[in-house]
Amino acid sequence: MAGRRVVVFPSSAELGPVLAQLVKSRAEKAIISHGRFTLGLSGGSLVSMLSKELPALPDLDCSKWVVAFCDERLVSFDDPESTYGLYKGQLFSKVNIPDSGILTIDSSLAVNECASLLFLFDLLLLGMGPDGHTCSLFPDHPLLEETKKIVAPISDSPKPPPQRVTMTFPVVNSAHCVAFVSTGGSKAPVLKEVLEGREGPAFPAARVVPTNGELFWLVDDPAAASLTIQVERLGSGAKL
Ligand SMILES: O=C1O[C@H](COP(=O)(O)O)[C@@H](O)[C@H](O)[C@H]1O
Repeated sequence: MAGRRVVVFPSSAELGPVLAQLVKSRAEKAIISHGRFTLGLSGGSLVSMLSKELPALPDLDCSKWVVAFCDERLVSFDDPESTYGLYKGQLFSKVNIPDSGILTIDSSLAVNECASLLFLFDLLLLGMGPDGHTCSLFPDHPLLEETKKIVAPISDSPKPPPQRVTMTFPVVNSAHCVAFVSTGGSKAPVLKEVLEGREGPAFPAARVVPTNGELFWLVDDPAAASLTIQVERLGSGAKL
């Protein structure tokens, strides 16, 4: 791994603009290096944060972006639980990502048939649930040991909806850059155990260790409240 950075912001209001700058800077770097930017998006609270901050950036050109989903709930795109549906309504209508650059699941397929393309991602944006899950990789689930599939079906997600598809650790840990975004006091106990270790099996989020890539944990003060490790403290004008 290229080193872990745990960066704490006073609140998610300061974190959001720095996250958007991270996305923009990694996009520019990737496009100079290999002509396109491959971005993996998570759902949950990231949707509203990115939808507010990315369109506010001046001169954001997304014409060479290819976007896929780190996990997706197997519901129709107009269901309020659909991560793609939420991004479509809140973000994709405001930025110039070509339609051909947005890779969605085919939600009419059965969960076992849902597949995706193999990507070496420039940037994956991940969330973490209060139970330590990330993508749709949940504690104690057999999918944590998946090594052959890039994207796997899950039919018994402990968090509804039960049917989802998710990237697996091999693809997550091959990314050039992974950024977790975790905000709010409900994440504080699990964040401490993920970043500082715990007795018993590591939480799924703690198993995200990119082999040759960067790892960021972008958190706000309430989420960081229990941490004792050294962290960086930044405000909204910072660059990562
Ligand atoms: O179910 C999901 O939850 C996680 C965490 O969401 P958050 O609202 O606690 O940030 C999310 O990263 C994942 O994409 C989603 O399917």
